Amino acid sequence: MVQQSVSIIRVPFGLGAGRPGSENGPDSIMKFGLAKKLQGLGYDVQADQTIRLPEGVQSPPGSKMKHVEEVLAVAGLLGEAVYKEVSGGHIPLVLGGDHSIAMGSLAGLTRHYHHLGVIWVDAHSDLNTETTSPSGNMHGISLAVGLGLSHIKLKQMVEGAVPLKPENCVIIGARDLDRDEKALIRSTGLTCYTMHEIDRLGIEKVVQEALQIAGNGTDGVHLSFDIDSVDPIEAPGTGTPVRGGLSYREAHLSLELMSESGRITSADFVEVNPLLDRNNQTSKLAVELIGSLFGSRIL
Ligand SMILES: NC(=[NH2+])NCCC[C@H](N)C(=O)O
Ligand SMILES: [Mn+2]
Ligand SMILES: [Mn+2]
Repeated sequence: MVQQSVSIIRVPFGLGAGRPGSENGPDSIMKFGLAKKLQGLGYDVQADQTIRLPEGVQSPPGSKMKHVEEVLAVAGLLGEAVYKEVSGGHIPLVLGGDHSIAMGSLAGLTRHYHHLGVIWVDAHSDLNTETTSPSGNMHGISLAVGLGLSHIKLKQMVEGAVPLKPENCVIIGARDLDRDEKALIRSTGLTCYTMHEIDRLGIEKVVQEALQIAGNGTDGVHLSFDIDSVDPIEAPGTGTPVRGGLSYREAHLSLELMSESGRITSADFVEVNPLLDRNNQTSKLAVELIGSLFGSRIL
């Protein structure tokens, strides 16, 4: 059997968030033994790539959305790197950074997979646009950009990138949606399992359905995992915590089921903010959760 190969890409970028600190996420996650963990699970691990904001890129002051130029520059570089890894047969594992970097992952991935399914695990839906955003923070618009609903397009970041189809996109864990995001979910027909549905159906059923939806007719499935999906009791180190989130076991079980399905072809883990963390609890949790996605089991 050919050994599966994972390419870890660090993106120490936090300007898409409203508060600093998520730029320290990648190094913190690595420090708690991610590469060793994946090697222990039998993967060939490449961990030497870091995408940095090029010097001199700076958005002009005074526009509603903050740091657009910086976000686009990082997304372009990340997109190229992700494209290179997937087209070379490696599994890209992108460590953020704030969730705006997912635009780069999606741009690179959709150049390779023309029918990409996406599972977006998040307390939020990140479906604002530059028109509806209440905060001006770019991490709140990344899924909308992926779906082609913003003036900002994936193909500006990577040539040949294409928008996602709402029928293959699923949000899991939502509990803090802005008014216009709710309207968009209804009108686009993308599937959103809020915490209410998770409470009622159980996380197992939700994740199985999500895998069906994201996998239906697609040639790849990307997991974009925002650590704020997990309850702040377990994951306090994040910039926009919202109570009532996934329990420790619900989070792990989600990733175990995704692993078992064999359908996930790439992943982002974002919004770990070591400055806001308690005893590095959130970074350590991220390492564990990534382990579950890559096949770590209790027994
Ligand atoms: N990736 C995140 N943590 N996003 C939080 C977004 C919060 C809010 N909906 C906004 O647009 O600003
Ligand atoms: Mn998010
Ligand atoms: Mn979030």
